[in-house]
Amino acid sequence: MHTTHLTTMAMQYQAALQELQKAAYDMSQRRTRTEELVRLEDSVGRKAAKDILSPDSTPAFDTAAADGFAMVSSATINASPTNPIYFRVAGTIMPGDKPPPTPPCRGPDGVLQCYEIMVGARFPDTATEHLIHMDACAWGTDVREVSLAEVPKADPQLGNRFIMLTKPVTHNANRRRAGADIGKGDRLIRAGMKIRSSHVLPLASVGIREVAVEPLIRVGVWSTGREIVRSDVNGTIATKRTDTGYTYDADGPYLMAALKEYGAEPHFLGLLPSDDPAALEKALRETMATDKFDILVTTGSATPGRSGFVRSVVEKLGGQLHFHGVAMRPGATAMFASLESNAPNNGLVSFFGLPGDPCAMAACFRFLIVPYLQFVRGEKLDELLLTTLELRCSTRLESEPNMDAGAPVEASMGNDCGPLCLDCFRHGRVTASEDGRHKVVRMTKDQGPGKMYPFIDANCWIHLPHGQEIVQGAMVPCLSLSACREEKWQ
Ligand SMILES: Nc1nc2c(c(=O)[nH]1)N[C@H]1C(S)=C(S)[C@@H](COP(=O)(O)OP(=O)(O)OC[C@H]3O[C@@H](n4cnc5c(N)ncnc54)[C@H](O)[C@@H]3O)O[C@H]1N2
Ligand code: MOO
Repeated sequence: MHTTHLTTMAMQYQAALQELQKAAYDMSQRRTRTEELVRLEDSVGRKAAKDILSPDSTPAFDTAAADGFAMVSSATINASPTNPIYFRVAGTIMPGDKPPPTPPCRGPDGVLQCYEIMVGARFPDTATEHLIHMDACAWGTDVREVSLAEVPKADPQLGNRFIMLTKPVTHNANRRRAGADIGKGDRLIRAGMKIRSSHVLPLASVGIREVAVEPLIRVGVWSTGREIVRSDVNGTIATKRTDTGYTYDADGPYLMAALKEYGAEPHFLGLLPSDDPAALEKALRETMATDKFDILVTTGSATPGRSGFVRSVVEKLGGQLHFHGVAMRPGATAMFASLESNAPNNGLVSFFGLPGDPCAMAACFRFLIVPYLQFVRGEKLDELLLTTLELRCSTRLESEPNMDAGAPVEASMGNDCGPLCLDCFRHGRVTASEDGRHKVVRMTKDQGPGKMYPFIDANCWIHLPHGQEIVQGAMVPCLSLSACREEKWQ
């Protein structure tokens, strides 16, 4: 087992990112799951695995765009209050009704004929050569129902419902043409496009119920630590340690939430004791055989020596170690390896051994796992917001008066060599400058690998790249704490 102090063998953060990128490439080359069918309503936020073409056209046939009367518009050209035009109403067409037999535009008595029609109902079919077809729909409010007596030469045997029009109806008025909205074969979604709820409407309108999306990256997570407790975990590899336990599992729930927020499919696999390498070995072997995960993550037991056995178990299982120890703080003990799956598809499984300290674990998530997910998915890395650093504490919460607000802060968290040789990650609050012209960031108070309050107070991680002196007014890159776009800088 390794006992070297990690900072002496640690890999620089940028180099660790390159290792992640290489491993992500290998993994994406070996991925055999290329698509997954999901219900249309569950596809929001997922990426289309291939182009989605419309299987149908919409509207499927000509329909009315208003409640009114389908008629031959050319017959109304001269309609006016002094020259009213009369129509017999041959029937009513409701949405879903079969089209009526094509009616002649005049009855045997010479009276013009129309159909009452409701919005969305099918227009009477286009007439054959000797019949002029009903092309337009007059608004119901533009006509007046009249009695038989008012209609010249009307034969009561042929029907007794009539309307009168006193202004012309334009050609094709209020008529939705078949296929005018979406045509059969039209490309609705390009492969790789993220499906949004607004896409669901047109997709559903052409009868699509399921879509092929890119499979999510499946991540299995174990929390290790004999002191870690949670009340909601059972199962073969989960151990509930109420006797010696006293620390609530914060890492497991955080990773479940954050992985989901960043578009992965997380599964909590249980608690593992921190003093039993055999338990991790068994859990890893069993899990690898299932072929259910692309990434496996442990939290805790990451430090070489002491109870830090994670690395030795991974190596025992033939894992290829990419790094263990990154020149970053927090997160210095992070480990990353690849394991060959012995499951039928023989893929690669990536393994992250993260430190147990919640803040360190969260920094590893944001600065190692999120980039890795993005590399595997072929996405751009998150854009950094370059912000002016103010070396004063931010207030705890905007509404709460805070004695320390405005007090100077240290960039370093303590017993390390500081930002000159390490990439440091600190909690901060990005706000608009007083003149509103640019963004400024202040560090939150009380930071430390085991401190949780900054996760409530802060809206960003400040990345202090190694070699950069931390001075008032320095331009520092910031990354949002959360993937929720609307919450990014609040
Ligand atoms: N000899 C050395 N000691 C340490 C080194 C080193 O390089 N050499 N590195 C330090 C650094 S940096 C960190 S960070 C920690 C990481 O330690 P471990 O990953 O081995 O973590 P644990 O001992 O398992 O836990 C540390 C701390 O976090 C709490 N914890 C663990 N899991 C959870 C959880 N799921 N939810 C909430 N809290 C959790 C745990 O109770 C401990 O308090 O090592 C330094 N030491
Ligand atoms: O680097 Mo540790 O991960 O100090 O917090």
